[in-house]
Amino acid sequence: MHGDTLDADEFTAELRGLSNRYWGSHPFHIRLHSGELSKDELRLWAANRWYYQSILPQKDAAIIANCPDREVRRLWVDRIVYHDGRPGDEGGADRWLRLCEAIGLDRGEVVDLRHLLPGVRFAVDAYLNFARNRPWLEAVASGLTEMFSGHLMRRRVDDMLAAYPWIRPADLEYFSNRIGAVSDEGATALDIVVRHSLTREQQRAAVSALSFKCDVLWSMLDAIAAGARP
Ligand SMILES: O=C(O)c1cc(C(=O)O)c2c(n1)C(=O)C(=O)c1cc(C(=O)O)[nH]c1-2
Repeated sequence: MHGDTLDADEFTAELRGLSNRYWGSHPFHIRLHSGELSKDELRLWAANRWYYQSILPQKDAAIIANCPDREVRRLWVDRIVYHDGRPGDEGGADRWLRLCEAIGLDRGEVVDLRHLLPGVRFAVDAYLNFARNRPWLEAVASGLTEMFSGHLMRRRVDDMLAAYPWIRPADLEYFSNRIGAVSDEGATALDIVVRHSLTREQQRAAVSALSFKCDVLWSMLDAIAAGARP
């Protein structure tokens, strides 16, 4: 390390310092967790979040396409398979659609995006375009919100089961299956970002990538909150 470059602990602390900008504290998530959402609001949330879920494999494929490092590509490719699944093995995307069905949506109306709000489309497209157009290391750093999400998802499963008695544990399998995976992925991504950010400039770029991603997620919920009718 040279000049004003932070050491691994300092850099990690700077990244983790963005946790207060994470969507866990967004008012819409607070309402979701406390059981205040109507069925229509829950449906709008699930149908719009589908768009986020659906672009993740393309986002991860863009990272792989832009990354010359074989080691990183080997670590990254599992994410695509996780969401898309493979023959005989349901993926995260299908688990999300099962959640949509459990709360009263048809698969067709979710997949054809008829409920997609313009603000959510803009935010999610911005995330995908970021991964396509920025250096691969910044795109990896933008995914570090996963560091903050394990705790939130664990709470989400408990809170939703307590707050919405008509939702069964099997309906929330997307989250229960994801909790372990997301924590592992967050740790892997953090390790890659710390090891490959060798200059202060790269470290700053990683922090702003993560900040950008916090804005993406926050904007999604802003749009959903504005579009929802109690
Ligand atoms: O439920 C959540 O709060 C939450 C948050 C995030 C996140 O922080 O980006 C992801 C997920 N879930 C998730 O399920 C997921 O697969 C995922 C992938 C990514 C990413 O940026 O690559 N974030 C997230």
